[in-house]
Amino acid sequence: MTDPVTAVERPDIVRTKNVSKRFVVRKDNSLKERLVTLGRLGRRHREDFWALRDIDLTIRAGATVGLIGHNGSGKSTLLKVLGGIIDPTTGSVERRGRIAALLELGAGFHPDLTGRENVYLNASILGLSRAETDARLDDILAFASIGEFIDSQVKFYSSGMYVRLAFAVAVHSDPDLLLVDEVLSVGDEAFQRKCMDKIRSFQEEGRTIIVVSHSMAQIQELCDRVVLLNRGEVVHDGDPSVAVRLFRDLLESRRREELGVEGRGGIVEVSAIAQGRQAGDAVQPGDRLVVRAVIDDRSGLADWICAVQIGSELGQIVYATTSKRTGTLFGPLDGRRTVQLVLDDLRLGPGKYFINVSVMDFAGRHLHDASQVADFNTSDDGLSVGVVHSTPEFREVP
Ligand SMILES: Nc1ncnc2c1ncn2[C@@H]1O[C@H](COP(=O)(O)OP(=O)(O)OP(=O)(O)O)[C@@H](O)[C@H]1O
Repeated sequence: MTDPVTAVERPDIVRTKNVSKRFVVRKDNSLKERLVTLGRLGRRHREDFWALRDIDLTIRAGATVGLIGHNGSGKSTLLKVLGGIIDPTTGSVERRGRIAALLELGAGFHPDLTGRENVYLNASILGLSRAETDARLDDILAFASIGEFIDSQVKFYSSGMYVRLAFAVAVHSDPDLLLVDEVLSVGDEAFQRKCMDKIRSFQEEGRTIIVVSHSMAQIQELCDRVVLLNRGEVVHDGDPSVAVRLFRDLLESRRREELGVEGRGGIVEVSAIAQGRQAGDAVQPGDRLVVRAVIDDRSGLADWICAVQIGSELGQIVYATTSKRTGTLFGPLDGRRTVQLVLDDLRLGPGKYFINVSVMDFAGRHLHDASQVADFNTSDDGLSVGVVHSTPEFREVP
């Protein structure tokens, strides 16, 4: 990338080639198993787990890169590998410049030392001399603004105070590359704003930032590039809004997958298709909508209720009914069952709608819930907005 202001080619600050990270996970996690295998921990009791696979990333100076993905997709591991906090199992990482990393809570500070002592310790780890830290101490304290707690041991800090101090030290250590793992969500709102402002001024100064966050709003606000990880692999690297959309799709398909493989059964499959139309076709006003739900449950429960809701994109319920209301009895739950709900003459306004399905017992206890498990679009004649369809006609009357 060429800097738009100086027209100078920006150097790469981090470059990874074929980076993979393996963890060895112990499989014998029950105490009994551990006692039985004590002293002869053979290979069969350990399992290799690849937290990262073949990661090739080149990050130019001045970029703000977001890392997103499911829990366990490898974001923190990648951040630590980029920062040199852990080594990859295979592949190489090259980096240049001074790095400051704000990792999970608890990393970096010594619990028995005071905040002030930790500032000096932490700053020296980040590469500052004592004199440099002396010179910045007032700024660090002002930024953290934790008052007299600076002279208490950090083990007595709240998580918010902890993050305030850690962030203050990191941003005052003059880093070329700042790594931030999910800590921005810990502080109170005022402090979060302060951090965001600081990150913005870092961006203006041309520093490089890599941030892990579960807040899609934060990611879209800050980043000019987003890397989406799935099971340790990069599935998208580029445009933030595309990454966020792909991530939401991934979350949704993962959720459905989990519903399907759930051991104790549940709502396996749901569709909502207008009669005479294909899946994916827009539903027209007056159509007959057929909602089908496949339920897998062998509990033998004699009386059960199926509930179906239609929700708008904003989560507002625009229609809901249950088999109890309609007086329908299905007989005992004894395996895979398919329930069909026919909604005659449905007239919904233009937009996207989601189906929620629940299975309940007659006491109203929810046995299975599947929210936003299917969706459909309705046609848009451009004449109105809102969740109700009607044909408008204006006319002047005497
Ligand atoms: N030290 C370790 N030993 C064994 N497994 C580990 C270790 N560190 C991480 N893992 C595993 O590697 C995988 C990736 O973990 P990582 O913390 O990078 O995920 P993440 O995307 O940051 O998740 P989250 O969103 O939950 O923070 C997880 O399955 C985790 O259990």
